[in-house]
Amino acid sequence: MRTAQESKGILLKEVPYNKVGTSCYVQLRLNEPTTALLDNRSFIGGKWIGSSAKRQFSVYDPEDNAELCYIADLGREDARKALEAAQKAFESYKTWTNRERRALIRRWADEIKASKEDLAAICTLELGKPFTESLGTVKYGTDFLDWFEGAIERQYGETIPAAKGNNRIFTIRQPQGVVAAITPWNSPVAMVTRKVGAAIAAGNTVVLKPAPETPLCAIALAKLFEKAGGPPGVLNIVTSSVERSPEIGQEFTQNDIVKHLSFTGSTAVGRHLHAEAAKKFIKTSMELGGNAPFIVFDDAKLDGAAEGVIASKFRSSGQTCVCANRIFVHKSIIQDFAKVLQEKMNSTFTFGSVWDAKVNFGPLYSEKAFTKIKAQIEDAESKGGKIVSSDAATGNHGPNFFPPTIVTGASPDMIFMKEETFGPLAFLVPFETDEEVIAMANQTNAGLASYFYTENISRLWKVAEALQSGMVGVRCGLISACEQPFGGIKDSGVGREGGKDALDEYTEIKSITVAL
Ligand SMILES: NC(=O)c1ccc[n+]([C@@H]2O[C@H](COP(=O)([O-])OP(=O)(O)OC[C@H]3O[C@@H](n4cnc5c(N)ncnc54)[C@H](O)[C@@H]3O)[C@@H](O)[C@H]2O)c1
Ligand SMILES: N[C@@H](CC=O)C(=O)O
Repeated sequence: MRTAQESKGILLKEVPYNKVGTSCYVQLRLNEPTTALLDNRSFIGGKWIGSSAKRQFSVYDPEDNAELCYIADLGREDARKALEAAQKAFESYKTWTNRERRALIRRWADEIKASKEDLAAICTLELGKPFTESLGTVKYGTDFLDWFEGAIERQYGETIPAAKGNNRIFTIRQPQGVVAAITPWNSPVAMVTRKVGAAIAAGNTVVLKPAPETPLCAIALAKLFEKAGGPPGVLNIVTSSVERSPEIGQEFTQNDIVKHLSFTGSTAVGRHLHAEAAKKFIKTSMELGGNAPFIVFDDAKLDGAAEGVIASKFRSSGQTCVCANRIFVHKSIIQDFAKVLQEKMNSTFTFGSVWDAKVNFGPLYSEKAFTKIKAQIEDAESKGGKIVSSDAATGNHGPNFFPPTIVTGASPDMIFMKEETFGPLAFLVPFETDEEVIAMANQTNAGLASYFYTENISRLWKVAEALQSGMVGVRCGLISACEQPFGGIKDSGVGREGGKDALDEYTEIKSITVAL
C-alpha cells in the first residue's frame, strides 16, 4: 500500500483513493505538494520559508507509525521574525473596516469549503481520523469562520448614562494587536479556525504555532488564506518540533509585540505559559484539559443516554477535551445500561482503513497515546474492573488501534478518576443519591464539560447549576458548536472561544468620556 516518494522534502503516501474517489486522493498520489495544500515550510510575512537553522522534524502516520513527512523546525529567532511581520501587518490591517475584514473571512471560508475533501484527507493523513469524520471536522472548523463573519459587523460599543450631568460616556471596541496562538494535535482544523477566525475578524494579526504532531492542516489552512487574498503578515505559521516548541513559547511570552496569548492544550503547559505571560501582563485565553463527568440518573431514557455516551465518549476515538471521562450510572440501572450501551456500540462502529468511507472509528494518534490507555486499563483491571470490548473490533487495525471499550465495576480509586483518559475507555461508576453523584462529579480540578441525563425538570435545573464546569450537556452528548461560548473553569482554563464572547476576548474596550 505505501509507496512513499520524496518530493521537495515531503514524503507522500499513496492512499486507496478509489474507495472514496475524491480529487484530493489523486492530488496526493500525483505528488504535487506545492500546487495543492501540502507544504513543509512555515509561512511568515506572506512568504513560505524554512527554518533559519535549516532544521527539520518528522511527522508520523498514526495508521502505522511510519514517517510521513519532514517539516521546517523553527526556533526562537524565527518566531521573533514572525511576530515582527505580524506587527508590521497590524499597522495597516487595523484600519480595515469590519466589512472589509468580514469579506476576507468569507473568502477564506469559501476556499476551505471548495477544498474540503483535500483538507479532510490531510487531517486523516496526520491525525489518523477516519476520512468521513475528518469531513465533519472540516465542516465544524468552517462553521467558526461563517459565524465570526456574520457576527463581526454586529459587535457594538455602548452608551452609558454618566453620573455627572455634563458628561457623556460611550465605549468602542478596538483590536488588541498581535495575537500569538498555540494549538494541540487533536483538532488541527477547528482549533485553528476558532482562534484565528475570531482574532482576525476582530482586527488582530496572528502568529500561530501548530502542534508538531499535526502541522499539515495549519499549513493547508494558511495556503487557503493566501489564496483568499489574505494580506502578508496577517496570518503567520511557525512550525516547530516538540523539542523547540518551548523556545517559541518563550518568545511568545517575552516579546513586547504580543498582546494576547491564546493557548489550547494540556493543563500543565497552559499553567506554565499563563504564569510566564502574567509577568508581562499579556492577556491569555487558556483552553485546557478536561475530565468530564457524565451522569445517568435512574429516570433517564437508557437509549438516549447510551447514544449520548457514544457521541461524547467516542468522538475522535475518545481524543477530545470534552469527551466524557467518568460515567456515573445510578446503581439500580447500571447493569441494564451497560447492556444497552454495549449493543449500541456494536451496531454503531465500523472498523477498517481510515480511508474507507464506511469506517467511523480510527486509531489513536500515536504510540504514546496507546501506552497511556493501556496503563489506565491495566490499572482498572488490577482494581477489579471488568473489560467489555466492542464485538466487531477484531482484526488488525494497526499498532495504535484501541477498540471502544466499556469498563464495568469501576471505582473512585482508579487512575481515570483523576487523569484525563483521552482514549476510548468508558468507565461506568455506580452511585446512589443525587448529592453523592454531584460531589463525585465535582471532585476534580478540571471543569470543562459535564453531561447528565434525566427526565425530571426540577433535577435538571438543580444539577445543571451545581455542576462545576464551563459547559453542561443535558440530554445531549455533543455540545460543541461554533455559536456557544466554549471554555472551562478551575484548571480547565480561562476565557471563552466561540460565539460572541470570543470576539469580545480579542478586542479591548475603550471608554470615552466627553464633557459637554
Ligand atoms: N479546552 C479545549 O478547548 C481543548 C481543546 C483541545 C485539546 N485540549 C487539551 O489539549 C490536550 C491535548 O493536547 P496536547 O497533547 O497537544 O497538549 P500539549 O499541552 O502537550 O501541547 C499543546 C501545544 O502546546 C505546545 N507546547 C508544549 N509545550 C510548550 C511550551 N513550553 N511552550 C510553548 N508551546 C508548548 C505543543 O507543541 C502544542 O502545540 C488535552 O489535555 C486536551 O484536553 C483542550
Ligand atoms: N475539538 C473539540 C475541542 C477539544 O478537543 C471541540 O471543539 O469539541
